[in-house]
Amino acid sequence: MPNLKVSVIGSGNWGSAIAKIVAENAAENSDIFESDVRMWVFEELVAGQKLTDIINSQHENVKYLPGIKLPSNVVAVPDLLAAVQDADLLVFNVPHQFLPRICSTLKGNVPSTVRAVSCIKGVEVNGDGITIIANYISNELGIYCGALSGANLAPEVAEEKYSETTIAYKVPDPTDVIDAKIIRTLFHRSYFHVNVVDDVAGVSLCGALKNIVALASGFVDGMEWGDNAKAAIIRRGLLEMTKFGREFFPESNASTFTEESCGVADVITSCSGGRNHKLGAALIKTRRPIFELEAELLKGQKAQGVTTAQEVYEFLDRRGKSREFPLFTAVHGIIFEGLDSYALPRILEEIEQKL
Ligand SMILES: NC(=O)c1ccc[n+]([C@@H]2O[C@H](COP(=O)([O-])OP(=O)(O)OC[C@H]3O[C@@H](n4cnc5c(N)ncnc54)[C@H](O)[C@@H]3O)[C@@H](O)[C@H]2O)c1
Ligand SMILES: O=P(O)(O)OC[C@H](O)CO
Repeated sequence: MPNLKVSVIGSGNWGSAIAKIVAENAAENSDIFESDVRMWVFEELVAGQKLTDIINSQHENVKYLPGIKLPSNVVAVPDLLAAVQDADLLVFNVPHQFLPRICSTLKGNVPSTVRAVSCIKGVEVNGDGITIIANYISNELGIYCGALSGANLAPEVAEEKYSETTIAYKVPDPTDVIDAKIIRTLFHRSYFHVNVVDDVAGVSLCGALKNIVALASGFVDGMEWGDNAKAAIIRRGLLEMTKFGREFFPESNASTFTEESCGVADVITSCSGGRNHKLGAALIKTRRPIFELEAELLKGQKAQGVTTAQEVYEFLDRRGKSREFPLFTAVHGIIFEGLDSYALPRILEEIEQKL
């Protein structure tokens, strides 16, 4: 069995937590993987020191995952091409707005035999087209890409508190050394339970769309409407997510949304303790501009629901479908158009007939 080389592209809150998992498994499975796991870091100075130097000397990402020791076989690399050189498997884990630039650097520098897994929760919207991130990576780089998504708040996973995740991986070529079993070996830990499925579209969409629902649940908490109202948002949000999959990605399975960690479970966790939920609540309480709040509350981390709400709304609007997705449309309206959040109950009244 060859020593497979794994590189993680991204080193934020989730990027660092996933690098920790992958490095733990690479070290324990030396018959399959090379022990060192390179992690591409978008270089920046933290208290006058390069973040890569801090990670490689202190084994901690002090800015994006403070208080968590990373295994010493996580090697921070500031140069993107050096980070992926000779890699067999790439794990993409960056806020999705940074991906086009990353892919344009990688284009032509990654052999087609390389395999990838995207841990990114977002979509790529272009004109009236929408692409899941795994397919965007595949199209840009000419390599197969699966998707990992689940009820996975990074700080809890990094502290090794129990969680489940869903990986969609469909071996593209029967002669591939990297199969679903190897993918599971790379990600599964006793505290991080992996279920492998083959619904790449469903897993990817769940991760992207739940962030919009999490913002809506934040609005509900910001308004102090209580837990019953929040449960209603969760239920209707999940139905709207499933409808979106059915309508625009008919190859996705409804059961991925309702039965997998990436679906119902991620909606629940994101609507409780996620960054999008926190930002949604702060928006209602303060009425301050969303990007100003994001910078202040999240200290460099990103709430992907904001860009996703905008992208999904633009996509729906261009297709003349925004009225058929009232919750997604309302979230966009409340963030970007000053729609009064008191309009939400009225909008929810209408949802019932449209789902
Ligand atoms: N944090 C979580 O709990 C969590 C859990 C599951 C999935 N996700 C998803 O994982 C993905 C990555 O999120 P994250 O939490 O690791 O990131 P993050 O929100 O912590 O974002 C910060 C990262 O973006 C990088 N960055 C900033 N400017 C950049 C630029 N111009 N180019 C490239 N990189 C730049 C920073 O260096 C840092 O690594 C997202 O799609 C997110 O939705 C996050
Ligand atoms: O903190 P959020 O809102 O980006 O959510 C994090 C994860 O996606 C939860 O699974």
